[in-house]
Amino acid sequence: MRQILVTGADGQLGRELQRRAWPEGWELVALDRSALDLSDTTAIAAMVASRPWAAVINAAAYTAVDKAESDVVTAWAINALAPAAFGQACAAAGIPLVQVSTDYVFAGDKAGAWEVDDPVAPLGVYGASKLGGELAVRTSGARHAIVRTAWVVSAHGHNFIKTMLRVGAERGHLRVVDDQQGSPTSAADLADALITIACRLADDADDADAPTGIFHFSNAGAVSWAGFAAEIFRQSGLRGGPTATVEPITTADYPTPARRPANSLLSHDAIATAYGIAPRPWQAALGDILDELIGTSA
Ligand SMILES: NC(=O)C1=CN([C@@H]2O[C@H](COP(=O)(O)OP(=O)(O)OC[C@H]3O[C@@H](n4cnc5c(N)ncnc54)[C@H](OP(=O)(O)O)[C@@H]3O)[C@@H](O)[C@H]2O)C=CC1
Ligand SMILES: Cc1cn([C@H]2C[C@H](O)[C@@H](COP(=O)(O)OP(=O)(O)O[C@H]3O[C@@H](C)C(=O)[C@@H](O)[C@H]3O)O2)c(=O)[nH]c1=O
Ligand SMILES: [Mg+2]
Repeated sequence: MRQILVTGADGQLGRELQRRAWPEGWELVALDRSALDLSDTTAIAAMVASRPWAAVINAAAYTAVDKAESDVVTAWAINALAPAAFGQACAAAGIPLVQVSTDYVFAGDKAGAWEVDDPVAPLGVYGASKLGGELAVRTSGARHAIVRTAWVVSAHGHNFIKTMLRVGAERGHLRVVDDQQGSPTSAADLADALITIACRLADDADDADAPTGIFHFSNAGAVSWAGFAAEIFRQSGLRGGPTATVEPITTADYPTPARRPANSLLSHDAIATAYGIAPRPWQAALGDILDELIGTSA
């Protein structure tokens, strides 16, 4: 069995990586915070050196976007220094590193979808710290893929779908920003893409011809948060789940500590060309998550 080390076992992505069918011959070893605390860079180095891992997928992160604005050092420790430690250790071990990053590295001031080599300019601490992680991995000497994703949702953990269903059931009416657009991403679909990439990178260790660098993955299609909320309640209603009315508002009407990009759309060109990955529409991915949360539609 070839073993792949995965961090963030209790997170949305970490859970889906554990639930997906891995190809024959591959085994996932998923570590939660108690097994590997990412604030301990010495422990990261020791863990990477402890076994002949085939690859590392770093799925853990400090993801509290607003809290990061006032918890800067922790955000940078987890999102930048920990990836730096993984990069250094993976380079020393000669194994590939898959680092997950975010649309929030972009300022959001572009009309079309962001390409992998577009200029980065994070608006807040979370995005800046994730960019720090990208740069640390890129300069570590480890063979790597940095996979930026956006608006990650699943049946588990904290995410926008679960917040909408909970608050919608309580109040029946929500105000949601309509001037930030992006593409929701199923953690399960993201996990499948990462498995493809990690196995290719590990397989090609000898001739090193698997594509490396930065890639973007989200589900397909563009929507605002308000449009996403409306579709969540439409599909929830079809399944007998909570429904609510959604009032579209502007970002200015919904003040938050962190600024967020107005346009988070990610181009899939790089991941399609390099890995042949073509994501499905976000509405279909949402349906699978609601099937799990509520039950299948009649
Ligand atoms: N969620 C989103 O909308 C987006 C996420 N991303 C990126 O995707 C990746 C996966 O995100 P997602 O699964 O949604 O995130 P979650 O917030 O669901 O999970 C993050 C995990 O990281 C773990 N973690 C945090 N700090 C530490 C630490 N000090 N030591 C060990 N583990 C730690 C958490 O552990 P614990 O459970 O113990 O708190 C948690 O299980 C991350 O890189 C994130 O930046 C990118 C774009 C959008
Ligand atoms: C709950 C709520 C949120 N909003 C707004 C706030 C925000 O602009 C948007 C989404 O809210 P969230 O709290 O999910 O946003 P946020 O935590 O910023 O989500 C981000 O998380 C990080 C980890 C990422 O990497 C990003 O891709 C993105 O998914 O909706 C409303 O307008 N009304 C509401 O009732
Ligand atoms: Mg935990």
